[in-house]
Amino acid sequence: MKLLVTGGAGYIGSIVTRQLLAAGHQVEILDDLSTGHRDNVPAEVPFHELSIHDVAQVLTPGAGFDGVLHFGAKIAAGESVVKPELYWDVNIRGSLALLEAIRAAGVRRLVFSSTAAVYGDGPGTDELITETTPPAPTNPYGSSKLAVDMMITAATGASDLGAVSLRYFNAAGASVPAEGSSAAFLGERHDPETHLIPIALQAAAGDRAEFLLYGDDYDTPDGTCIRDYIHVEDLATAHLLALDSAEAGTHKIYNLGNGNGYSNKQVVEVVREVTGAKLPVTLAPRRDGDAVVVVASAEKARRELGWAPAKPDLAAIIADAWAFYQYDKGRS
Ligand SMILES: NC(=O)c1ccc[n+]([C@@H]2O[C@H](COP(=O)([O-])OP(=O)(O)OC[C@H]3O[C@@H](n4cnc5c(N)ncnc54)[C@H](O)[C@@H]3O)[C@@H](O)[C@H]2O)c1
Ligand SMILES: O=c1ccn([C@@H]2O[C@H](COP(=O)(O)OP(=O)(O)O[C@H]3O[C@H](CO)[C@@H](O)[C@H](O)[C@H]3O)[C@@H](O)[C@H]2O)c(=O)[nH]1
Repeated sequence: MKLLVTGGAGYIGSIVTRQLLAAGHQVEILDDLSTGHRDNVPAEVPFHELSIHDVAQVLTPGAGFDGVLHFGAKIAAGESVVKPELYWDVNIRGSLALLEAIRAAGVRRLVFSSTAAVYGDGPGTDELITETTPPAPTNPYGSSKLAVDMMITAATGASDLGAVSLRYFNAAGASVPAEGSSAAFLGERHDPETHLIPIALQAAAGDRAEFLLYGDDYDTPDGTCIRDYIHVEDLATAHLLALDSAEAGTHKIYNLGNGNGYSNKQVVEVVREVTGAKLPVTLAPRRDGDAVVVVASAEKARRELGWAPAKPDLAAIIADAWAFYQYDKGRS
């Protein structure tokens, strides 16, 4: 298929692009490089340095795209509490521009990066979050993604578009090239970084004075928030399955996670084990907008898409992130 990947210069989009190319698809990338990196775009991939708001310049009726994978977005839950307008503008207005262009160009397939953040706290500690768990976002980021999911449902009801929303739980890890391979090492390098694992790795490497732990008085066994970490390459494989499963006039929604919850304190402990570093931790106030327990049931993706994560072990996920961190530090 000929595919447009928005946000393809970013962390997850670049790793999905690698798998799409390996599967024989033809890919073009649109990205404004606001958080992405030009060197994440493979040399053979046409690159459009544009905002998602201007996607109609690329996704024209004559361009012949069979599908779009839409990663381009603002992604930080904490920032969204402070700057909600930015999230409405990029995530909602930007996705509306994309849906309009998709309709005008007659594109038939869409895979959208939705998120666990649409569920907020979900049902609580004991139950996993399924796709029928009522959405209840706790921050504007999650609300903006839920709004886009609703827009997509309406778009598929009004046209021949076949869409799949993938609700990722917490993406982590890196795409590590096989020994002797000339493939690029691809991983997470947000600036500023907001995510738990890369920040903990920075602190473990001595590149950050301390790790700030946002709150230890939540209603969880050790008082810290709980998340479900999923390897970015496992996320990527789901996109190829989703693309193939898109059905005209239908919007399918799938959770993607491992179903294992780790508290922030447990993650810090695994980072210490993997890196061998002491990793100083300082307790800080709760971060506004944080959900407490966010753990997936991905049974529906396993059943309907045939998806099966290959690297569910948290230590293995963190080891890949650590390998990428050291590689990236070495080249800069
Ligand atoms: N990282 C996670 O844990 C996680 C979890 C759930 C969902 N998601 C979703 O996955 C997608 C990718 O996330 P990521 O972690 O790779 O983040 P990222 O910041 O690395 O990638 C986002 C990309 O979108 C681009 N972008 C941002 N605003 C744009 C605009 N206005 N026009 C064009 N391009 C724009 C950025 O430059 C970047 O390359 C996002 O939609 C995010 O909401 C991420
Ligand atoms: O320096 C830090 C960074 C994070 N945390 C905590 O770690 C947990 C995870 O935070 P983070 O890594 O920022 O991820 P989330 O806020 O869970 O959001 C991520 O995961 C969501 C899906 O669950 C995605 O939609 C978002 O894009 C992505 O940012 C939260 O309790 C944070 O308060 C800290 O204690 N210290």
